[in-house]
Amino acid sequence: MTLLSVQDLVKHFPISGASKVVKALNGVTLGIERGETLSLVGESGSGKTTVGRAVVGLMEPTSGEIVFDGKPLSWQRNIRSPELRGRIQFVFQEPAESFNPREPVLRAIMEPLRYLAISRHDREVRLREVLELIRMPLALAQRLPGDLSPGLLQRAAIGRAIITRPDLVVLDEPTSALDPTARAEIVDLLRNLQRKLETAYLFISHDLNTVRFLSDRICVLYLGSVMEVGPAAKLFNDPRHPYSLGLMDSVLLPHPSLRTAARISLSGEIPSPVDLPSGCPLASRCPLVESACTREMPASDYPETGHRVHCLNHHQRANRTQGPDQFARFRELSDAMLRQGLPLNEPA
Ligand SMILES: Nc1ncnc2c1ncn2[C@@H]1O[C@H](COP(=O)(O)OP(=O)(O)OP(=O)(O)O)[C@@H](O)[C@H]1O
Repeated sequence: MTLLSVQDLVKHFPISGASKVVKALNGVTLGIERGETLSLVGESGSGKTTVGRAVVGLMEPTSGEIVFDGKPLSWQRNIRSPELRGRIQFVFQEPAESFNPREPVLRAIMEPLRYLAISRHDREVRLREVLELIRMPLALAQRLPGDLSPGLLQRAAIGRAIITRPDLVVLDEPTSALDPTARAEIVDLLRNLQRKLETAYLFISHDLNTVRFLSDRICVLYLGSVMEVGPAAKLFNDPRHPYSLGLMDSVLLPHPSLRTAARISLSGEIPSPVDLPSGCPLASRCPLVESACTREMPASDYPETGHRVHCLNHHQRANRTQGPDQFARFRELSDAMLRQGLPLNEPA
């Protein structure tokens, strides 16, 4: 059975003193299986953190449903219950901000155990287990957060998240505040922990290189809508949505300045989440746009294979069995799209 199912999630943030709202999520549907990693990727403002916060009960959605282990989560009724807090844990970007600077790290690691009815002895056993899993000596855990490097603190935050043996951990940009060495260590740790504990991860990240190492499946968000979701290998090797193509290609370009330029070249004007156009939110930036794209948000293609592509153009073309190779055409158009923003003197 699917561990977590998010159905048609909508979140509109009111703007104080105005009648309009920020449309952060506009009908997000995704699922996470037991023990797998689903990565949420997309540009800044696409709604990744808002999905994560809704799943851990830190933000009440405007509408939609979140079903965890077969039971609907209700913000009013059960999402903040001790049982669910133990089963769904989270790790945020800034390790230093999630620790009390005046308390030993150890106390913070043990804090979620208060959601569980276990004896003092068992708490001690759990702590020792977790310290071993995160490879942190007790003496280090007894120090204050300010004595630990960001990498060590993030390890402690991961220890705190797994101490209740959760089924799901939401990781929101857990490596982006770290230097490359610490980042690699955290990625390695997360992979090892998942192998041992079979915990599922909802991994939120801008960093597609890290995403590539950790993901079983990837969900691409843009302006609060799912563009494409499918197996990681599929998304990296053969993405189908023009937006995924641009995003994935940007990470494959070798030159750092090209990488940045590639991401920027996806733009045109990004619509405001306050005044979203009807239809596909990418329409104003998409090289494949057709008039129908501005009228409706396309239903998904290939749902039976676990691969969904919300692109009307692609959907129509997929139904025509003959014709030129679709991927080649998308690729060609994407290349053109990527080139748009590049200065002429950059190496191609
Ligand atoms: N509390 C809030 N009040 C108003 N608008 C908000 C609030 N939180 C988020 N938003 C808006 O919702 C949209 C989605 O934000 P969110 O933080 O989920 O995106 P994100 O993809 O995680 O971005 P980033 O990668 O920069 O963290 C953005 O337009 C953001 O400005």
